[in-house]
Amino acid sequence: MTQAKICFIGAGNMPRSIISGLISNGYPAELVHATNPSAGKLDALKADFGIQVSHDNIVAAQAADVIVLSVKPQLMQMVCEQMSHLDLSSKLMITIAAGIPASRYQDYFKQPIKLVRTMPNTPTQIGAGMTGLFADESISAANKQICETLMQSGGKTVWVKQEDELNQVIALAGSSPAYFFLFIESMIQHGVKTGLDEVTARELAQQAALGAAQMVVQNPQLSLEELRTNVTSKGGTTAQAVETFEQGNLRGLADQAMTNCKKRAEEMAKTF
Ligand SMILES: NC(=O)C1=CN([C@@H]2O[C@H](COP(=O)(O)OP(=O)(O)OC[C@H]3O[C@@H](n4cnc5c(N)ncnc54)[C@H](O)[C@@H]3O)[C@@H](O)[C@H]2O)C=CC1
Ligand SMILES: O=C(O)[C@@H]1CCC=N1
Repeated sequence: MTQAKICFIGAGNMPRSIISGLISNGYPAELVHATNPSAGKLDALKADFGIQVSHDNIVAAQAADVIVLSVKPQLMQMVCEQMSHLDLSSKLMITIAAGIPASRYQDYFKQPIKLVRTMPNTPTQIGAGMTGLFADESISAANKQICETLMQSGGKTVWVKQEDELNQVIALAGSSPAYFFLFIESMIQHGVKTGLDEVTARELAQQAALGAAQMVVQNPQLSLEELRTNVTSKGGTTAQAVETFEQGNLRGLADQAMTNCKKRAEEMAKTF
């Protein structure tokens, strides 16, 4: 793995997070290549991480051992088809795209390929990522290990047995940082509306979120309900807030949001 040349085709937000994790873990920058049509994005990647950059997907893919397909699902077919004249038989392909089934890539590339599907999330950028991985039985243990090591440079990984479980990974981990950002954003908005300055409101909300998440992680023996109950004094302030969330059916809303998240992944699987 330490000698593998890794190329990110379409280096936007998510690859940036993975590259950040890789480089801060000591992966040699000269072995990491990123492509993007945007000169600004490439300049920033080069300046921040010292990696190789270019506009040319084909040349970059040709030189790589591991190709991380990172464009938006809508562009995936076009980008893969542009590379389909290359002999890809020796390459390990990793896709981070939501929705698109593994089998579809063989059609895009017009040849058999070795492909692992992954679903990372942006906290990978700070080593706190969570990535789901899926490989069928044709992928060797050595290639699975390469993929796992790559993704573990940014956090935790979990292999799923069935490909459609990746949609669960999207709902629970790939998309979910946005749910928490929205919640913290709403808390800050309340703080500001009621007279705090934004910096103070953010400091209060973010530290509470961080502390709560760390308590969940560090107390696996306690249920979430117990952790919540420990904050909630009978007849006290928290009870009023929690009751308001329950009356507003926060649980039902979370359920609906995650169902819709998965539905969109299923639609994307049919569309792209
Ligand atoms: N952002 C996230 O939290 C996550 C994203 N993903 C997946 O990662 C993929 C990328 O998402 P983001 O990084 O968020 O999107 P993004 O929009 O930040 O990055 C995509 C990049 O592809 C570039 N691009 C466009 N056409 C190209 C071409 N022909 N060749 C090379 N590059 C091209 C764009 O300039 C853009 O910078 C998507 O497939 C998404 O499903 C997966 C997990 C989490
Ligand atoms: O919103 C999206 O489609 C991608 C996949 C998971 C996070 N971002």
